Amino acid sequence: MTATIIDGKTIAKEVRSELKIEVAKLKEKGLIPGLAVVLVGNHPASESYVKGKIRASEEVGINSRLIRRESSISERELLELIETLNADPAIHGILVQLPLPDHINPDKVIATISPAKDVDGFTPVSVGNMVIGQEALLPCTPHGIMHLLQRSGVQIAGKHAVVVGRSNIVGKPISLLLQRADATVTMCHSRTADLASHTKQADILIAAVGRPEMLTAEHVKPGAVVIDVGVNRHEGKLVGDVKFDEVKEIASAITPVPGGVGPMTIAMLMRNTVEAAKRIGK
Ligand SMILES: NC(=O)C1=CN([C@@H]2O[C@H](COP(=O)(O)OP(=O)(O)OC[C@H]3O[C@@H](n4cnc5c(N)ncnc54)[C@H](OP(=O)(O)O)[C@@H]3O)[C@@H](O)[C@H]2O)C=CC1
Ligand SMILES: Nc1nc(=O)c2c([nH]1)NC[C@@H]1CN(c3ccc(C(=O)N[C@@H](CCC(=O)O)C(=O)O)cc3)C=[N+]21
Repeated sequence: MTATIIDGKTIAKEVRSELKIEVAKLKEKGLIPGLAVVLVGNHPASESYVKGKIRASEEVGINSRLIRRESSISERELLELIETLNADPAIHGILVQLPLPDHINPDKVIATISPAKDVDGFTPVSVGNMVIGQEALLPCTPHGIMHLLQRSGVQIAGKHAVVVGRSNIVGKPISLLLQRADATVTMCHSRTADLASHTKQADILIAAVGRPEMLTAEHVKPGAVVIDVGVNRHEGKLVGDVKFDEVKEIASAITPVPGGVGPMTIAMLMRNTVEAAKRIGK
């Protein structure tokens, strides 16, 4: 049996169309959601992701502002820029594209973003609220994955979810959201002994490793739902963390790369920006 392909590109488009209608209504009331995207240096992958974010903002009707700074910017200057954006009433969302140059401490930069404008859901306040189940802007990639699962009709409650990767931006928060949706969750990482023995038990397998096509058919239980978060440039093309051609033959559903989780991440950023604008108001 070949797996159903979970079409993130199409689902993300639906989310953006819904948001476009919502933004038009907010505009009638005089509220225009504003997003500031801060890009330090000219990391090629970041350039491409940032372009996607600006394009999506235009489509939805969000006022986006791309703020570029040289990689030589000091940490203090960057923190000052964020303070200025925190105080700017036209800006409801602030995103600082990662990674940052080595001389800048990303934790310090993130912690300076006002939690009300934290559309990435990365600040300690947002993370804390998410952990204790209080209202918070959720990090975009895990939020997007939950949407994909829900809109594809995947049952989560009572299922065994295995997450490979434990980063702050993907692995850790998706584990938490799945657990909150009543899955039983196993978290794996680079020190996990016998990875396949864990992943083979997954009803829902989340791959967030950053290693091209690392997870193969040998890691997957027949009938599993496989979500591939990886975006790796490998031998001139874009591939996930999952060996797609092989795994699609045994999984019941799978996300492709590109066209799976990536577009959903951007759609959730749009959603968080609209949400932040509504909460902050005019
Ligand atoms: N589609 C999207 O919207 C997004 C895609 N991504 C992509 O997702 C992938 C992961 O990103 P991110 O979480 O930021 O990456 P990180 O590098 O921050 O984290 C990778 C995680 O994978 C674990 N890991 C590394 N090697 C192995 C291994 N051999 N076996 C098991 N676990 C391993 C690491 O373990 P340890 O903690 O022990 O080091 C770590 O927890 C990347 O390809 C990235 O480009 C990221 C964000 C958004
Ligand atoms: N502050 C911050 N917030 C982030 O959300 C953030 C970040 N920094 N740094 C890097 C990661 C990575 N990330 C992606 C977003 C979209 C795609 C995406 O749309 N990918 C397309 C392909 C894009 C292409 O062709 O290059 C797809 O999978 O179909 C991928 C990766 C967000 N990140």
